[in-house]
Amino acid sequence: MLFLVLGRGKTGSLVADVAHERGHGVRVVGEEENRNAAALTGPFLAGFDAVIDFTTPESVVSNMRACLANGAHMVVGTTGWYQHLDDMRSLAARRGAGFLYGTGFSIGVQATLRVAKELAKAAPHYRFTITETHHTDKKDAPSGTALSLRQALQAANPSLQVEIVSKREGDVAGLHVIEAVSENDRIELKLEAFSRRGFADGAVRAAEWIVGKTGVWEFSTIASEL
Ligand SMILES: NC(=O)C1=CN([C@@H]2O[C@H](COP(=O)(O)OP(=O)(O)OC[C@H]3O[C@@H](n4cnc5c(N)ncnc54)[C@H](OP(=O)(O)O)[C@@H]3O)[C@@H](O)[C@H]2O)C=CC1
Ligand SMILES: O=C(O)C1=N[C@H](C(=O)O)C[C@H](O)C1
Repeated sequence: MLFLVLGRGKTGSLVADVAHERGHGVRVVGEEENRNAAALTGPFLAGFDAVIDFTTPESVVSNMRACLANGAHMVVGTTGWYQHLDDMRSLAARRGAGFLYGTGFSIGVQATLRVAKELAKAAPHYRFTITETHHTDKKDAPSGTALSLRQALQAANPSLQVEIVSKREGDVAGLHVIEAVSENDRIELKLEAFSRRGFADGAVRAAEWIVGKTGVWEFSTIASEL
């Protein structure tokens, strides 16, 4: 398959490496060549099986508009743009695009989401806090994964109040800690990404999955199929 990767940053460049390793052709486009989605014309996009976006909360919105309006197959790993989610979902549906988005593409994040739901049911009267720590260049806070974890906890137990604390330190690839505290004890669920490799692997598998499909999916709903 031939993939277009948007973003030459920490994650985008690793996604390109993983795609190569899995036998795909890859073209990477960075900010310089694609300001305001200038590179993403219909004829250019028609040459790719799928587009994978790891850019910024600002750039990803123009990228999604261009790709989805052209009916492309697109995987969006970029976080911090979810106020536009309804618009993007309806654009994708109107134009017959294939649109897959999500916050944490690793197996670790997906497993933690499942365990978090069980914890929310098993400890309904505990006070919950999510602490997320990431590198100092991260543009969005809270992390997309922290928001997904809170959503998972509250889906399992709608009465839970969940505080999110964001920390920015060094080059941390991703640390999420869920704490549940009662008067008697404290439960901790900790997910530490050793590198961005798990995210890149999930993104490439998601791109392989979406080729030829029309519709809109949140990553967690299809992760078990990858
Ligand atoms: N869903 C998941 O599993 C994960 C999500 N993320 C998310 O992915 C995003 C990127 O993270 P990260 O790689 O750390 O960020 P970086 O800052 O390292 O990379 C972002 C890159 O985006 C590029 N860029 C900016 N505007 C455009 C544009 N218009 N077209 C093409 N490229 C553009 C820049 O490229 P250039 O260098 O050419 O200027 C920059 O290098 C963040 O939102 C992060 O939260 C990160 C990891 C996992
Ligand atoms: O910006 C990052 O680095 C990461 N962002 C994603 C998020 O916001 O959830 C996933 C991962 O934690 C790394």
